[in-house]
Amino acid sequence: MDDALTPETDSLPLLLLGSASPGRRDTLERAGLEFDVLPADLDEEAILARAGDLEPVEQVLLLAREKASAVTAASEGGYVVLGCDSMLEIDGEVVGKPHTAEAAIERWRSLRGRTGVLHSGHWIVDDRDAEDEGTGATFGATASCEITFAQLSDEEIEAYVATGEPLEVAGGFTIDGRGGPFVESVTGDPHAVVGLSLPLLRRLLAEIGIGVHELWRED
Ligand SMILES: Nc1nc2c(ncn2[C@H]2C[C@H](O)[C@@H](COP(=O)(O)OP(=O)(O)OP(=O)(O)O)O2)c(=O)[nH]1
Repeated sequence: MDDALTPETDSLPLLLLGSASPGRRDTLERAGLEFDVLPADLDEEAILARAGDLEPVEQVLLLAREKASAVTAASEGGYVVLGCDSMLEIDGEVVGKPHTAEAAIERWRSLRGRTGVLHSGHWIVDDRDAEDEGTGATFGATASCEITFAQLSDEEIEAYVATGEPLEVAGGFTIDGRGGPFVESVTGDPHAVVGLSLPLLRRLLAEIGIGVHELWRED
């Protein structure tokens, strides 16, 4: 993990994004939010193995909670910490990142023309000090989107996988990158597909008395 961080001394309740995800970071930046970043470095497979048989929604919520907890411990306190995790569920099977071109090609051959559900878990740890109205609360929720994939040709699959983009994203696709043409429809909050649901974040922050507008940067 990077060196421990501490929030600015100003009054803004500074959000700490416990994620290495460029998509999540870009989502918060485009929404005008001020935040710090401190990725968690966890063995996600080991955590899930220890947890036993969980539903996909439970898996992403558990990993989001573990990430938020680890990042809270690594910072020097005073933040509202957000951990997230995303996975694609298709035919009852949970799929994460393909990691290899072969796996991505095989993934797309099974995805094309079909509908899956992208689950994104979100977990908040309110680690603000008491004088900053910190509540010590720790809680989360999952946002799920139904995704229908286009009927890609083998040539399109090979061309998309050759870009490298699908290899390190949940499900092996993006809606806001080169994968955009291959996603026919999304139900629910599209930000949740990228990995961080902004309306859900607004509701979670409201639980601890923070208006999302209070986190806006002064551009
Ligand atoms: N930009 C973009 N990224 C996506 C999309 N779908 C999935 N992703 C990315 C977001 C996350 O970086 C990644 C999901 O994997 P994880 O939830 O394990 O997060 P990741 O390992 O990237 O970072 P983290 O564990 O939070 O440090 O896939 C999309 O449609 N657009």
